[in-house]
Amino acid sequence: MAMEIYSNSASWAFFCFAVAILSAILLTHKRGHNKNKKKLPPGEMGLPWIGETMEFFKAQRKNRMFEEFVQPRMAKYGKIFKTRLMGSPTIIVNGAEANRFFLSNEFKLVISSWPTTSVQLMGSNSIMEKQGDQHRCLRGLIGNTLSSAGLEVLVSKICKSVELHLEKYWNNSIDGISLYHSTKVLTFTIVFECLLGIKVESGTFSTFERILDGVFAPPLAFPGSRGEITEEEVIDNVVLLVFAAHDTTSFAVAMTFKMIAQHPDCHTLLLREQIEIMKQKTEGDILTLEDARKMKYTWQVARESMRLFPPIFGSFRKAIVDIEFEGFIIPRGWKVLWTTHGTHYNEECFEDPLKFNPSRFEETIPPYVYIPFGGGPRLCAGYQLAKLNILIFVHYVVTRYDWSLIYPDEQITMDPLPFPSHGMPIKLSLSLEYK
Ligand code: HEM
Repeated sequence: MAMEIYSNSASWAFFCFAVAILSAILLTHKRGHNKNKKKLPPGEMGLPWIGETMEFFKAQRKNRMFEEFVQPRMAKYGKIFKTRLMGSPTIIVNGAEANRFFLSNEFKLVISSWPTTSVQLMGSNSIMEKQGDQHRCLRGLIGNTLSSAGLEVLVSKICKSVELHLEKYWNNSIDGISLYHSTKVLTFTIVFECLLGIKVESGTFSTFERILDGVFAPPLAFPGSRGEITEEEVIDNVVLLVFAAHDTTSFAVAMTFKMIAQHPDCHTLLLREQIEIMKQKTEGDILTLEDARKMKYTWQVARESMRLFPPIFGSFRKAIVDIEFEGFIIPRGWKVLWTTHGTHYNEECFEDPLKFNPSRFEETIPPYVYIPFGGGPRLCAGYQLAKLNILIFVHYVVTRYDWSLIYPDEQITMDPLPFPSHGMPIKLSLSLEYK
């Protein structure tokens, strides 16, 4: 009996010892395994295919994508989180370091990724679809027109377009005018006539507007919808590049005027700068590139307006290899969405970020913090054109007209780019000095 007890407790001790050793081996193995295994960023993938698409679009419609979609998830998961949008597993990244990493690694780790509908309409020959050398070549073509030699000519062309536009649409509009729609027509004309050298015929604008409606349409294959896009339309839509210009610039102009209207001190300073420039001119003179360079405060106002109201929320990339970033893995084929708001609205990047303060641009802003025009190899190709368009338009309007917003608190809608929901109507009259 004693023998039996002894033998049982010996086996029991041996068993416990074996279990302890085995657990230790397994634990060490597991730790080592976890060490090598990188994890996906935290976040919710939601239902298959749909994921969090509905929440994303709902926030987008209200122009509260950052506040209602991104920010609550950042609070829960951090600056980098995963989700699923329109069928694609997606990582949303925020912050200067993420912007630098993903934007500067275009073609090496990621490529730009547009909705299928945009690609169908723009065709595979548009710059957005080109990679590497072909992309560089196309950018070179645009770059030539926007080189400093080209810019001088561009300034005089833009001035003429603006003057003609104001004479045609503004001078007789005593009942007021929609600032947003008017600048859309103007920027459209500027891009076609001043950049591409193509005369805009009546009706061209509305045709392009109609086509643009399809560019960001949700990628749903409605029966028969493919057949509606003719070959001719697809070819024509290579020019859809131009649309990279027209909604964005018009929104930037509209928000600049909104900010000027809401900040009288800023209006005074800006007007002073523009009148100084005007005083140096004799009748019939147009602006020069040198004049545009003197518009330092006006450009600060426009930049600050684009910080608070970036015309582009961010854009999608696709990982072409497995990417490691900040301890997370982003698998090949997944999408990455970088955002402007992630830095523009971050108090670590901009002190008191919700305050409109153009003079913050007197200081140098670190790279990849202020990114309304993107960055890296896909930095906006039309940056110079957009800048001149905004400055010249502001110059003519503030020096020639007395104007005020009809709806000072007009809502902004997004579909998918932001726009003032009533088209920003303004009251206007020729200013006394100009009469
Ligand atoms: C305020 C006005 C504008 C803003 C805020 C803006 C913003 C942007 C942004 C953020 C990108 C990068 C998109 C990405 O990384 O996926 C971009 C690209 C581009 N923009 Fe602009 N843009 C403006 C005006 C213009 C104008 C006037 C043109 C006229 C030609 C233009 C042509 C382009 C082109 C061609 C690209 C693609 C560049 C490439 O893929 O290499 N943009 N723009």
